[in-house]
Amino acid sequence: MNNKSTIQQLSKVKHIVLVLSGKGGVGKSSVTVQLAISLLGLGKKVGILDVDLCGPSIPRMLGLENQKIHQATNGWVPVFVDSEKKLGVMSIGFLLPDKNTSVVWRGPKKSTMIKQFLTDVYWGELDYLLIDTPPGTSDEHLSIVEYLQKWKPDGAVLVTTPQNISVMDVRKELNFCQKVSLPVIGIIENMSGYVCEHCSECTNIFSSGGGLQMAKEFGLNFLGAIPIDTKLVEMLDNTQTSENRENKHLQLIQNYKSSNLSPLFSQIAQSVISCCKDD
Ligand SMILES: Nc1ncnc2c1ncn2[C@@H]1O[C@H](COP(=O)(O)OP(=O)(O)OP(=O)(O)O)[C@@H](O)[C@H]1O
Ligand code: SF4
Repeated sequence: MNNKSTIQQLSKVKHIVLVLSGKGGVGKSSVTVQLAISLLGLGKKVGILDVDLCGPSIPRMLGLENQKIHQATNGWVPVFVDSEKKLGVMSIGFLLPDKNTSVVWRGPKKSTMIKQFLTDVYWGELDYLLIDTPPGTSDEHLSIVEYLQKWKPDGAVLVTTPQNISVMDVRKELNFCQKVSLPVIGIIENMSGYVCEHCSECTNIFSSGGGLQMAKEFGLNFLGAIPIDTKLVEMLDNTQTSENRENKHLQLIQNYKSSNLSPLFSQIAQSVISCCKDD
């Protein structure tokens, strides 16, 4: 296999972090978006590569549903969310004709598409490239790790929810990381309790502490517990708030930055930075 092209396109990317989850719907994409915005807030230049072929939700979360992929001489150009071009996004969703279409390709075609996303996007200089992967461990994950092999990603952030089933699934994810020698940067427990909007009391709707327990059990870094935030749901569901594209994105970034979860994600971003030390 020839990784030359991957290396060229990623040659100015300092750190590559994969975001993984054992099962769908645990908040992997929303964690990716919020982590990226927190890294941006810490002065980093960030890219999000959304290769979740089952449900590419990053464009919706950043109000980029109608964007198309543009080709330049160096390769595909990421869509920049902010006016300073410090947060770029490339998503499989940009290839789909509309937001209700899902990808029903078979294995080899999926692998080809993932390869193209890893090799054909020209990111330019980036501090962090966050890769939002499909849920579970599949051939697609193997393809991603294989194509990035020579590039040596810094590691994976595992996202789980407190329910045991999800923790069991992440355990499989952990085995996958060990098998393919992908370091685990740490675990995030998402939807960890619900903080009341009125009295700030945190109620554990599901069993709690699964992520922390698993981190301890496996000697891994626990990056943090993120509660359910109803404002986040509103924000993610109401991304069509403004007609003007640039304002819409700036407004969304502002909303994420001023959300209740922002301080928690800022701490997580700092932990990720310290795990991915510059050479
Ligand atoms: N901390 C949170 N508080 C409230 N809602 C959340 C939180 N995290 C995620 N959600 C909501 O849960 C839903 C699933 O989140 P998301 O799409 O990020 O999950 P995912 O793991 O990427 O899913 P998929 O399997 O489709 O890739 C979304 O509607 C999102 O708004
Ligand atoms: S947590 Fe407190 S304020 Fe919130 S609903 Fe319950 S009792 Fe009311």
